[in-house]
Amino acid sequence: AIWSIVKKNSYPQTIGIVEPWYPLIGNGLLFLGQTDVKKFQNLEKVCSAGKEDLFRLYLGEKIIFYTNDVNMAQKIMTNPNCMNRPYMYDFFNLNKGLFAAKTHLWKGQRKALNPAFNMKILESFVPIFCDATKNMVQRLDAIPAGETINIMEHLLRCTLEMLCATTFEFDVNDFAKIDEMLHGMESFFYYAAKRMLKFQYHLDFIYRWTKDYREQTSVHKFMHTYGMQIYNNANEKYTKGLLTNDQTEDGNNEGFRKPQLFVNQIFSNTSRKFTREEIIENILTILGAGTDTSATEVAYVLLQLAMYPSYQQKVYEEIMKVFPEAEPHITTESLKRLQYTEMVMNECFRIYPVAPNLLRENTEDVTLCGARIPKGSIFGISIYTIHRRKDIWGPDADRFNPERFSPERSAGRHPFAFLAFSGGSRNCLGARYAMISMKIMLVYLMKKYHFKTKIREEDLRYRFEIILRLDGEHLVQIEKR
Ligand code: HEM
Repeated sequence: AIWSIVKKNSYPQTIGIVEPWYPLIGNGLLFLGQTDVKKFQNLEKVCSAGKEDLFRLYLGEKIIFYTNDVNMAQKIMTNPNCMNRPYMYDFFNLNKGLFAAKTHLWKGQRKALNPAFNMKILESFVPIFCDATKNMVQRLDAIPAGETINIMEHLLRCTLEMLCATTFEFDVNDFAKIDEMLHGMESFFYYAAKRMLKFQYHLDFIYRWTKDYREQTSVHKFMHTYGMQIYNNANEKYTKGLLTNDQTEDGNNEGFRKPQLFVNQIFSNTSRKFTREEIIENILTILGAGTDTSATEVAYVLLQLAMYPSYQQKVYEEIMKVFPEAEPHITTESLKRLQYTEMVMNECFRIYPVAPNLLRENTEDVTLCGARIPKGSIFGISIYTIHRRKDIWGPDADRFNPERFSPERSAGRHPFAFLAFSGGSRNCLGARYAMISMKIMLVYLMKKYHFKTKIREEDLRYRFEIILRLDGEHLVQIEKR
């Protein structure tokens, strides 16, 4: 207890401390024994109340240097010495994959994988995105008009289908274990988040005795076995020289003749040789980082449009103007013309950032707010709070208003005020992939259906997780247009 107090007083006043604080448990009372909704609310409350640019949140003895300030966020997220993942990211069990990898591994992997989703490659994915969306629409068509459905279930299956097809040419519709796989995707973030806030579970020898450990291990085993099968298939093709990717573009230099599958790109990468484990963990990382996130964001957009019919009408009209045909001819270029739809999407990502909190670790000492912060410290960036700051977004920051993202109002905004896809060189690798695939989902869904909901914005509550999880379901009614 004395050591706790000494440690607490070893930082200057410029780095405030979250209250109530107690020796040994720190700010643990904000989370221990609380429901997931209360955990989210408590964290959000302390983050919005943080008056200093940087303040300390104590999980037991562990300090997280939190910020809700855009300049501080920029300083941390662009500092090459703050690119590491803290030990809590080991809870994902995928630390040889890009998302959770420590800096020494991450640097080379990221450099090699940055071109994996360039614009030409994304263009080659458009037909896959369209097919997966059409399959979803077919399933929705079978639902009686006016029936209340959880749209998230349908979107998750659709994004999984997209990710599987573009990552390793796999049609999930042929897969008997699709439910296990969907469960695997949702579990990716669930168990890691649960363990993060139960700091007694940070110790492996305690966690190993828990039910969560057994469940997480079983899901991980299932996914890992699956990742191994994908690896073996690709490896066989690779060794026989049968990889299906075009390594060259077609004669007109207009793009690739075939979709450039992620697994094949890793195998044939010339700038870095990936080990077997790295390939498997990156396949699972891309699936994990891409499915639930994109599905959740589209679910929020649809819910929001269902709550605000006038915005839904404007999005519909724009989509019909750009794609009047019954079977839209979609390209990455034509999607750029959906400017109002993009404003609506961005405004939804602002209010509902799928990653409400990010963590980073410094690999060298850094000086911030006049204090030397030793290497190995943890930084937290509260994106949820930054996105709702009244001094940046105006007094109505809590309200939905897509006009905030009009070109005029966006001009001159701080580059770290909007962090839906994070910032700096460790930002989201799949941001453009996500935007294109999500827009395609909206095109087909809006053209075909009118969305309604009984949910009101003021009733929305969130659960503490790595991703912004609605407490309850994204319940909507769909009516054919
Ligand atoms: C709406 C959809 C998405 C959102 C909002 C989103 C958001 C994010 C955020 C905020 C991060 C940074 C995490 C951090 O700094 O700690 C991230 C990382 C990442 N995302 Fe996304 N993401 C989305 C979709 C995707 C998709 C579709 C893919 C893949 C196709 C993807 C792949 C990744 C990867 C690999 C990383 C780790 C990057 C690294 O550590 O270098 N994401 N994403």
